[in-house]
Amino acid sequence: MRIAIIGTGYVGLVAGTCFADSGNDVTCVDIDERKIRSLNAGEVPIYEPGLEELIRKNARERRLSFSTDLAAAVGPAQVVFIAVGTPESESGDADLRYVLEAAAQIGRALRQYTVVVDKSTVPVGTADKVREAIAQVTKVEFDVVSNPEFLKENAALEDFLKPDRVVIGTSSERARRMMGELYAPFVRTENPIFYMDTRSAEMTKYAANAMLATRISFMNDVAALCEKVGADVDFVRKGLGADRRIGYPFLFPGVGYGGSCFPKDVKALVATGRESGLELDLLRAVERTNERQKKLLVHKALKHFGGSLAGRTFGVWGLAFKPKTDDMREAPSIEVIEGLLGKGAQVVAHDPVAERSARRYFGDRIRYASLPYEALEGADALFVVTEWNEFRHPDFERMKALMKAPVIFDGRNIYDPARMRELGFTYLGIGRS
Ligand SMILES: NC(=O)C1=CN([C@@H]2O[C@H](COP(=O)(O)OP(=O)(O)OC[C@H]3O[C@@H](n4cnc5c(N)ncnc54)[C@H](O)[C@@H]3O)[C@@H](O)[C@H]2O)C=CC1
Ligand SMILES: O=C(O)[C@H]1O[C@H](OP(=O)(O)OP(=O)(O)OC[C@H]2O[C@@H](n3ccc(=O)[nH]c3=O)[C@H](O)[C@@H]2O)[C@H](O)[C@@H](O)[C@@H]1O
Repeated sequence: MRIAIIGTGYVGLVAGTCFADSGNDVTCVDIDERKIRSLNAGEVPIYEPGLEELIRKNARERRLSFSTDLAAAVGPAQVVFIAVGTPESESGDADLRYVLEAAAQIGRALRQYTVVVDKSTVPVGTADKVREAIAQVTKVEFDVVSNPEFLKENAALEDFLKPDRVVIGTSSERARRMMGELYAPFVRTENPIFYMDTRSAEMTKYAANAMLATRISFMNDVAALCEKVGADVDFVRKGLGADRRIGYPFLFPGVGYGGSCFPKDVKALVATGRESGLELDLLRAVERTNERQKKLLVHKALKHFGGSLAGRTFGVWGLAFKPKTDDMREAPSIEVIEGLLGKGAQVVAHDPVAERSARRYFGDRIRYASLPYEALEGADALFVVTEWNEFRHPDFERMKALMKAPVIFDGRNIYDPARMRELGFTYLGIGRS
């Protein structure tokens, strides 16, 4: 099939590459000329394991190209995906500006029957707005489909190529057939494509993210209580997850959830509720817990250092919002580092890949260490903020020798408290005493 993808960010680039890899002819479009120029030069603007190789392979075999010319890409396409950003607006709901602009541009470029697919995360009812925006500017026949995306950054290819499920919202039999054909190479189990109406598809996406965020905040609340009553949340997590009705995924307490989606999508769902006259109290509490959690490490540090951090130097391991990505959007490290700087401390941070993105947030207000141990020289304490694998088994003796004091604030519970104490560290994790 001939496909155009509008918006070449995390989702558009991954979807476009995976569709090309299953034999389709794909053009990824973006308004950001620099991004398209660098993709055409073989450089991938984001860090996502395995993506660069797959892009190169499909570009070399001429199934995948990149362009700023939306009309030229949309004209001959049978399926056009909208994968532009839907950031948070000032009132907390999703800003649909980019989606509706893209829809109008697509409408003007249509040449024959086309399936226009909304892949961006959008509030219930947006498919109708997209349909209107297109219908206003064209007489060509088209259908609008809602096809939310569930991939996770750092496992994006795996998630896209082997999805737990594909959700397709449409009332058109013709569009349903084409979408089924397009996704057939990625679905191997019995029922992984769920066909439904557009509103239910749009809602499914928000409900999924809100449920996952709820699990995390729930565990962060359990962790806070564990600390108060002298339990260890890591034992509790294991005991909970073994119940098949609960399951293990997304039960890790930590420094709060970040990233480009959970924070904005929980807010957007609360806003949708409010617009419909419904206060979603549970989700508001999920957000409140997350805000508290992002501040937790700095509170622990203040308590440990007797109320003042002024003049102290801290090492930070991990800047990205999660491991194996360079994405800093809503990363908990921002709140932790701003909190430390705000209290007059100095910060030396190391992240295996996110330094360049982090510079956009912190500039020269912190120092960047190119190796983990460099962040520890003369440090009053280490903050573990992102659980990169390379931080799991460091040389603890070397760390002690480098640090001014052997103190670790472990925001991801990657170390064993008893062993850390044996090794002579003061260890402060999340939800364990
Ligand atoms: N990042 C993720 O892991 C996931 C994101 N989503 C959703 O997918 C959507 C896209 O997210 P990301 O890929 O992270 O966004 P992104 O910000 O990385 O990329 C969006 C791209 O769209 C481009 N764009 C905006 N207007 C355009 C137009 N009119 N024509 C062409 N290009 C245009 C921007 O220049 C940008 O490069 C959002 O709604 C997000 O909530 C869904 C699942 C996973
Ligand atoms: O809509 C989206 O954009 C995507 O949002 C999340 O994916 P992502 O944000 O890439 O990353 P996650 O692995 O979900 O992690 C999000 C945040 O939660 C935190 N987290 C995750 C799991 C956990 O147990 N505990 C925890 O604190 C992570 O550290 C991270 O800060 C969802 O997992 C995807 O299914 C969804 O498609």
